[in-house]
Amino acid sequence: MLFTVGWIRGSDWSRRDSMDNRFRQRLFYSLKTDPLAMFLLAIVVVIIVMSIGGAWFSSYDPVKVDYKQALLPPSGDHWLGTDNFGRDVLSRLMHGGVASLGASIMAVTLIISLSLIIGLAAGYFGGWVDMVLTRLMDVLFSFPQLVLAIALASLMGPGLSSLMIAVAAVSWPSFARIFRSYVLTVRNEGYVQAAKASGIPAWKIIGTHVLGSIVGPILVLVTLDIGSIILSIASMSFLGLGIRPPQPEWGAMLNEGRAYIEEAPWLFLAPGLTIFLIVLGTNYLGDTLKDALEPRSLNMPRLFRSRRKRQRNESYKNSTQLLEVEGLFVAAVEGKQNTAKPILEDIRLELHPGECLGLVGESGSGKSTLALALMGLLRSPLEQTKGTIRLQGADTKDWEWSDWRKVRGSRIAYITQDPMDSLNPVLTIGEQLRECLTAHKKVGLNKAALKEQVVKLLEQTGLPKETYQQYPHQLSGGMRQRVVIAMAMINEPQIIVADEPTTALDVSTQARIMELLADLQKERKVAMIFVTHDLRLVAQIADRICVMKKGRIVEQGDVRSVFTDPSEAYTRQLLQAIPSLRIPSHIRKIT
Ligand SMILES: Nc1ncnc2c1ncn2[C@@H]1O[C@H](COP(=O)(O)OP(=O)(O)OP(=O)(O)O)[C@@H](O)[C@H]1O
Repeated sequence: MLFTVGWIRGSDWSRRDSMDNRFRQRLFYSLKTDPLAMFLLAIVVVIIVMSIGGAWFSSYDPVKVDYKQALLPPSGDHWLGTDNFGRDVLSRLMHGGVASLGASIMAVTLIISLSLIIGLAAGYFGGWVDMVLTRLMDVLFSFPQLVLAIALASLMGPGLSSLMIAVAAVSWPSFARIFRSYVLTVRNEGYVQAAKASGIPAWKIIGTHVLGSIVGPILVLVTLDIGSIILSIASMSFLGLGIRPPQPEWGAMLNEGRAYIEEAPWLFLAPGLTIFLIVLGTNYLGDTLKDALEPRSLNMPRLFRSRRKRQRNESYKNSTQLLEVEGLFVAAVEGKQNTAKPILEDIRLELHPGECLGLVGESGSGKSTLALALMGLLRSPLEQTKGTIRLQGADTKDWEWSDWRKVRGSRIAYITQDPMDSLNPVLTIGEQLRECLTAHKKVGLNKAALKEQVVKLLEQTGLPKETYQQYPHQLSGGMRQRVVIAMAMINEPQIIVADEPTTALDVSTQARIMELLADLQKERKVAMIFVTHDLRLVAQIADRICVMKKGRIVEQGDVRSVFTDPSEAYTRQLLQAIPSLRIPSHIRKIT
């Protein structure tokens, strides 16, 4: 437990807006909806305030000996009793808090500063700098940390400063290794490459682009691990390496109380419980902070989170429409005043079994936002402000993440624009498809049966069975998109939302993927929402069409009538914008 470092997914942190207003709102929401977090926050605040204000709150001298008052049990005069020297335990606890918490905060500051400098340098510069620094970390890792810290503290002599230095000296490598891995991820991001290409000096790139992206995880690590640092300081003080007596410190008080555990248990319990509560509080609050930085987890059920009783409509009916959207409004809620910028307005559409609905419109018209809303994947600051989305008759208004999780993949599946976004580079295609399958069908399938099912589907999507063993980077763009289509089809959903599935492909691959989608859709009688800005693709695949402009559906109808007799000027403009295949005369002459 000593000197451990919390684990956080690196990719989730590379967001520049992690400390903005939205983060504060999410943090406030997390605290508000989690009574245990509020309770522990209150306890942590009380302990800190009592420690800082010990001199004002307590009328007893924490070091003055009075044998006549020795070992008095808790009473109105001495709320937590007295120790073997007749000193008030509460007063010692409050004064000891300054030493314990102060030393822990100083140690964390030292650890973070050191590990940041080393982690940033190793991750950003790579090469020999990285090699030397990581070898140094490896050497330090090869020693048992507590033993090394005790040895260092003993060498420096007892006292809080040597304790802090010893704890920092053995703890920084775990943090530096995590920071290095964040930096390795961020270093290859497009914006860092762009900054390098613009000739910005390395120190400036590290200070703004790299550090700015990892400030979130640093904060969470600090909150999560301050508890274990407090414990380390207390444990070493307990061993007599900390503050010199008679000055109070929690770990030292615990050690002193040990001898009287039967006679005067309050001597042991008071510092023990204080350490327990502060460690529990900081750990739990660190977790809450992590949730606030990771908005997806807010929708997930959490221990002790108060849940409003909701009337959830999960009953799927034999509705004639698979999907019905009525008066849907989506807005981007941002800023201190929570101003709502409308993104989608009064969207009404329906999807019948087996049909293909084309969703077209210029860039920024709201197609992808609508597709995400249909999957329950809207993320802050985007919010559904009004309207209903009914999935096979079930109203999704009050659905939580877990409700959506059950239907995603099994009833409604999603195909993204860029197949690389959907595929994990370190897992084989077979593993990824098996994972999708087992997410919804947990019983009755052994590994061989799963493989057989996956290989069959790969072949149906025009991929050789060897693809099962291959990694995404070993496939062409078209093959990857076929895998993503197989992934969407694997649990036989009734609806597929395909968001510009051919955008990242060349024209001939695009045509083959379109054929595959059309064939699978007809064979499996799946209904599809096909999002695109390319009207030619819609003409090829869709039965009906919705034309979007500035967040609204401006025209809706069957493909033939919209193409031959558009009622909206905007649709006419889109149709006129379809490029013709006429070859310019000067090129014709050459050819
Ligand atoms: N997270 C967000 N925060 C604020 N505004 C957003 C966010 N996501 C999208 N928008 C805005 O919503 C509008 C619609 O964007 P959307 O991506 O849905 O358009 P689109 O039609 O899919 O465009 P494209 O074809 O280029 O992908 C845009 O004006 C965009 O700026």
